[in-house]
Amino acid sequence: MATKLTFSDVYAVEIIDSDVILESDLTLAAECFVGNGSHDSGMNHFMVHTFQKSKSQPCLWSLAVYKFGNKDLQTCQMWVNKINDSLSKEVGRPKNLLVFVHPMSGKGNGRRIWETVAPIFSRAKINTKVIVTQRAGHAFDVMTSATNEELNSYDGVLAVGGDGFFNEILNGFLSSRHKAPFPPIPSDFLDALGNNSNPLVNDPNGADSEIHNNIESDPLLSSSAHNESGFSHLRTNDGSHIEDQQIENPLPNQRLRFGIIPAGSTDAIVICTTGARDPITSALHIILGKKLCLDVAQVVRWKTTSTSKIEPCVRYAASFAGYGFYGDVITESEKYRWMGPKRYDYAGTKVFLKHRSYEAEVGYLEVESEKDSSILDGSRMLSRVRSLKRKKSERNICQANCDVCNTKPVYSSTRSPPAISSPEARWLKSKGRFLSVGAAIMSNRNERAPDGLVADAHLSDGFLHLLLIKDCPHALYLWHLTQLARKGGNPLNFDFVEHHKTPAFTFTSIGKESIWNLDGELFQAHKLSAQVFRGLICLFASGPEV
Ligand SMILES: Nc1ncnc2c1ncn2[C@@H]1O[C@H](COP(=O)(O)OP(=O)(O)OP(=O)(O)O)[C@@H](O)[C@H]1O
Repeated sequence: MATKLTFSDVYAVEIIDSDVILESDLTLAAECFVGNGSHDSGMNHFMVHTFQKSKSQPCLWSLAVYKFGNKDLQTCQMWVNKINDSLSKEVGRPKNLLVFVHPMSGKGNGRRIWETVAPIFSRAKINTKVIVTQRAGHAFDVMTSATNEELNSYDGVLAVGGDGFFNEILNGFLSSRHKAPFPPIPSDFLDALGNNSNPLVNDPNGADSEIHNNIESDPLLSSSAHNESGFSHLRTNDGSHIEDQQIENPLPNQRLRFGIIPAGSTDAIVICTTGARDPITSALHIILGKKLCLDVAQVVRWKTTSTSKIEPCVRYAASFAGYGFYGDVITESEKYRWMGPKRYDYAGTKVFLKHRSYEAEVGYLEVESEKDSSILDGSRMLSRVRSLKRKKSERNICQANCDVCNTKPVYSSTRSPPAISSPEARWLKSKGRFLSVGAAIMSNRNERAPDGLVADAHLSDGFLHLLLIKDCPHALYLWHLTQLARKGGNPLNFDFVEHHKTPAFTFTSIGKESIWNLDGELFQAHKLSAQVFRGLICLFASGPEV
C-alpha cells in the first residue's frame, strides 16, 4: 500500500456523499486510508484519484483511488479545495480536447474504447468535443478546414483509433500548416532535368559495385537545384512561397499536443511512446499532461507512376514508410479489411510466399557520426554497416527522459534539417533489386515485432533508419522475418540487409511498381524523397520505461 501520493500523479479529487457511494467506487478503492470509525454513519469522505504501475510491466498503468474520511464535511471540503488548488498548479495538463473517434478501427471497437475512458476525462474535469468519424478522410477534412483560432481553443487533439487514423489527423494538421522546403530530389530526376550529378554509388548486389565520389559537384542539396527544377527552395505544401507567408502558428507547436487512445490493429505509435497498448494508460498520459516530442517524416511524391507528370504531393508519416514487401502487404490487406487485425497475418503470408523483388534506386544522406572516413571503400562501407549491427546489450534504447532525444534543440520548421543543406553533406546511392525498402522513424515496436523493426531507433533524434533488404533466397528472408518476430532477435545482422541512419533519402522505382505504405496507409509513388523534421509535433506521452 502506498504511504504517499505525489500531486503530479493525482488526476482528480472529489467529495462523495456517503449515502450514495457507488458499488463501482468501492471496488476501485481497493487501497484506501480509512480513518478510525470511518464506517460510522455520518462519516464524510473524499476520494483522491491517481494511478499505479503494474509490478510486472511498469509501463502499464491502472486507476487507483484512495478514500479519506472525516466526520466534518467542512474539513473534507477544505482538503478537496486544497488538493484542487495544488492540482491547478500542475503545468501542462489539458482542459479542452478535440477527440476523433474511428468507430470501425481495429476490431470495430473504437466507440466502445472511447466510452471506457471518457469517464476518466470527465472526472478530471477535462472538456471534450467528440467527433465520431463517418468515413475515411473525415478527420483529415476537419483538421485542414479548422482555423488556427479554432484549434487554439483546444489544448490537444486525440485520435481514438489506429496508426492509420492518427496519420490522417497528423496530415490534416500539417498539410496546410507546415511550412518547409521540400526534401532533396532523386538524383536521376535531376539528371533527367539536365544535371550531371554523380553521387556515391553502392550497388547492393555487390559484384558490379562502383563507388564514385563527387561530393563537390553534388547538386542534390543546394537550393539552386530546387530552383533549376522549377521548385522553389522555400515553398510551402500549398505551393506558395514561404517568404510571402505570415507564420501564424510556428511549428513545432509545443502547446497543441496530440494523443492516441489505441483502438487499431497494430498501434505501434502508442506502444513506442507509452510502452503499453492500453487505453487507460494512454488516457492517464493525456490527462496528466505528459509531453514527448516526435520526429515526423515529410514525404514528397514527385511522380505517381513511371509515365505520370511531375506533380509534387506532400504527406507526413510518424512511424514508418515502406515499399516492396510492405507496400504489397498493405495493398493485399485492404482486400480483407473484414478480417480485422488478422488481415495483416493473412496478407503477410500471401505476399511472403510470392517472394517478389523490385528494382529501385535509393539515395541517402550520410551522417557524420556514422562515417568511418572521408573515403568509403568497400571494406569500410562494410564495417560501417556492421557497426550498426550492434549486440542488443550495446543498444541505446529510447525511453522516458531519453538522453539522445534531449541532447539538441528541436528544428525550426522553416528550415530543413541542417545536415541536408550543409556543404559537407554526402549522398550515397544504392541501386539494385530489393525485397523491401523501409524507413523507420521510430522503433515500430508492436505485438508482432516486440523489439520493433529497429530496436534502437529514437523518437526525437532527427533521424530515420533506412532498411534496404536486398533480394536473397526465400529461406534467408524467412530467417530475417523470424528474427524480427523474436524478442532479442537480430534482424539486421544479415549480409542482405543494409541499415543506414539518415535524416533524408530519395527513391526511384525502376520497374512499374510504386506502392508505398505510410503509417499503414497506401501511398502510390514511383519517385519520392523524404526528410525528417526533428520533434515536429508533441504527444501526450512520456516515453516507455524500458
Ligand atoms: N468512419 C470511418 N469509416 C471508414 N474508414 C474510416 C473511418 N474513419 C476513419 N477511417 C479510415 O480507416 C483507416 C484505418 O484506420 P485505423 O488506423 O484506425 O485502423 P486499423 O487499420 O485497424 O489500425 P492500424 O492502422 O493500427 O493497423 C484510416 O485510414 C482512416 O482514414
